Amino acid sequence: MDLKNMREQIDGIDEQIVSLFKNRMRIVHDVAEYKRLNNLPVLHTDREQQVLDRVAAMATDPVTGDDLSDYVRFLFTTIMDLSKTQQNNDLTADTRLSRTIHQALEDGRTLPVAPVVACQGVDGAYSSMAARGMFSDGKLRFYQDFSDIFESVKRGECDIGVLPIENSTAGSVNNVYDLMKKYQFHIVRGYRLEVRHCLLAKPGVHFDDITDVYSHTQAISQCHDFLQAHPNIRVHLYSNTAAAARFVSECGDRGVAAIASRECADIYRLNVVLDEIKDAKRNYTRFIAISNKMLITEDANRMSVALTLPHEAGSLYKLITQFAMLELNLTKLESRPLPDTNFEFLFYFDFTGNAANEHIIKLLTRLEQQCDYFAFLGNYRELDSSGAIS
Ligand SMILES: C=C(O[C@@H]1C=C(C(=O)O)C=C[C@H]1O)C(=O)O
Repeated sequence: MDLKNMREQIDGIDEQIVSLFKNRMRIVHDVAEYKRLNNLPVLHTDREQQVLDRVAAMATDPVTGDDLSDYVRFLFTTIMDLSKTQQNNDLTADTRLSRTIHQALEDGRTLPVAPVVACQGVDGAYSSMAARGMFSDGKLRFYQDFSDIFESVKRGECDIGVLPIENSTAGSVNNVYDLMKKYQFHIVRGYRLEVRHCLLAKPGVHFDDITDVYSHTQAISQCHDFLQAHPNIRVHLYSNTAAAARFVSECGDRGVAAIASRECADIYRLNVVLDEIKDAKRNYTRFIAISNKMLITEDANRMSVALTLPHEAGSLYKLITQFAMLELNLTKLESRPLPDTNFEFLFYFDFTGNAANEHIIKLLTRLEQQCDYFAFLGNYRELDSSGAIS
């Protein structure tokens, strides 16, 4: 057996496959044109079934017993997916989404100057640090709940809303993901903040004096090992890390402490009793800035979409293939159960890319046509707390 010779044979066969594939796709172009003239949908499920049954039958050899029918079914499923992708590209009409994206690309592509920025919690909270990192000229306005942030942007009370969406230790902020379905908004910036949790107490208080610690549930879960190593300290949940710091500064009991940022120590005149008490060496939280206007800055390199997929074998795979074909890197996939359904999910995808690429606009338009629910959440740049672009 000669490997070189075998590979030459494979090369020869590949040439035939490519040549036949090109012929097939040429005819598929004509089919798309026929469908456009006769107003027919791209997908024809019965025809696909016939194609699959026919080619699968050809892939079994009654004499040798060789059976490649499963492989051939898979191969032709992929070939027909590509055929539909091409037809959809041929037929992609001028939709409202593609017009809105083109408009956003033509409009002035800069973020608002000196915007009013909605943040959850109180000053010193990580959201406020992210807000200042993204909008150094912004005027911060604080709200109690994440839903208030969406509301304030919707009502036009604030130009921008800042929300945490993911932490590298504790995972996604599910509340925020669930609220995203309820509101219409556009992501205009992303920010990755390095989170450093400190133990803060009143001046003069030593570590051994501390009996109770207050903080937000996420911060507590990120400091789990530290708290477990000190079981005599009672743990209390608080609405927000900075609010916990403020509570400690106002509380008469000197045995209380808060887990919050170093910035909170300055704002609420507390001392840093212990620096860096989180478990993981590096801990980041990702934030998004939302607006009710689609705004795509020139440096945008990340996209977010939300969609539902049919309950069918391979539907997620087929979707991801479409991203892969455009060499778009998926950076996050989150799924959240849809209320009042039988385990149906809403998927959130983040991927790399800039909407100035016409192929991406076509992909988005296609997804909008294919999915029962589809929302283009935005195309934006993600910065990190060092000021660098990630
Ligand atoms: C080419 C067609 O469009 C689609 C693609 C098919 C294919 O590539 O074979 C088959 C059925 C349709 O879902 C067609 O309708 O024949």
